[in-house]
Amino acid sequence: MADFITTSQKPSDSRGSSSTLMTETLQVLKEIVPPELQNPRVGIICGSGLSGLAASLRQSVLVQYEKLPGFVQSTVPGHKSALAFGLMGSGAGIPVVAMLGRFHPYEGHKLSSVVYPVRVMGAIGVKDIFITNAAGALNPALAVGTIVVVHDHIALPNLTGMNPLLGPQIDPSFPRFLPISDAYSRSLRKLVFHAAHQLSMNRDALAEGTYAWVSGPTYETPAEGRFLRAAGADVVGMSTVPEVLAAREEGMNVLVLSLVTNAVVIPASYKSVREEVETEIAGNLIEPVIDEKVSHEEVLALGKMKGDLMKSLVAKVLDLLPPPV
Ligand SMILES: O=P(O)(O)O[C@@H]1C[C@H](O)[C@@H](CO)O1
Ligand SMILES: Nc1nc2[nH]cnc2c(=O)[nH]1
Repeated sequence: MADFITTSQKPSDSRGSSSTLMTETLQVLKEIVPPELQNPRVGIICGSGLSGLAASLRQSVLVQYEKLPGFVQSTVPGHKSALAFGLMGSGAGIPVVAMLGRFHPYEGHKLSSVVYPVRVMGAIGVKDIFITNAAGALNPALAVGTIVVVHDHIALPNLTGMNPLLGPQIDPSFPRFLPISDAYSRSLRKLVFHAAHQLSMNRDALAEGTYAWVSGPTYETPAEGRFLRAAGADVVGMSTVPEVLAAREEGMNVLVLSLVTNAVVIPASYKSVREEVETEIAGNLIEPVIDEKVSHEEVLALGKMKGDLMKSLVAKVLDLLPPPV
């Protein structure tokens, strides 16, 4: 599934961004999207259950992924398969393009396909990318419903050979060894807290944290949850990091907002089966083990519940963006 590069792959097809493919994609966009919306300043990626973000776009034009060469289909419930171009924010608004539905490696998509829309955003001039996702809380201080402004990530797949930037460089002007110690724009993160203040958001509704990327599609075992927490992650999810890397390579400023949709089940202590049996044999009452399980339905329901808050926050951040230089 990962894009491991073999010597038989040509540089142009190893990362799915051959210049001919990109030219074809851009041609289709040019035919469908009105000229005034063709070069959006901001790109938005809508996470699970968060496609409603695009409902506030004005003069919006939808382009179905099936019409766009290089785009695959999103197969996950809660993700649509279209790009929305339009204006967002108050006043005249800012031209944005929103991905209504993203691609995840666990769907069987190659990493090059997962990040191709970000490459397209780069090609049409997107400067700032706002990436949203649904995530599970590892940090017990994060309540369900909190929006986490991501300031760092831990990506075990990246460290073990599943990195979207593996392979021949798609553009010789891009750095071969991309530094990502500052991947998450400090100024955009600050804007989110200013926006939250202007919206009179409750202080607890917004937090900062580190996102752990896992491949999915399984959710975490308790031991995996403990492991990621011990490593310093606050939330965990199955997307976002490949998009962040591609966006940084394209030179975009990156903002990531994770909506905590569930708590990752990390029991404080392991309930020993031996002790339980010994208690039963002794004829004593045993405390029932509570079987909590996360489900994608729960994730989507939370997305629906908090969608409006995420929408207002993103729109306010757009209003606060400094004028383009
Ligand atoms: O696309 P995102 O990261 O928002 O979706 C999360 C991760 C999985 O795709 C899904 C699991 O419920 O939600
Ligand atoms: N890996 C992972 N992804 C999620 N997306 C939403 N919730 C979760 C979770 O608990 N774990």
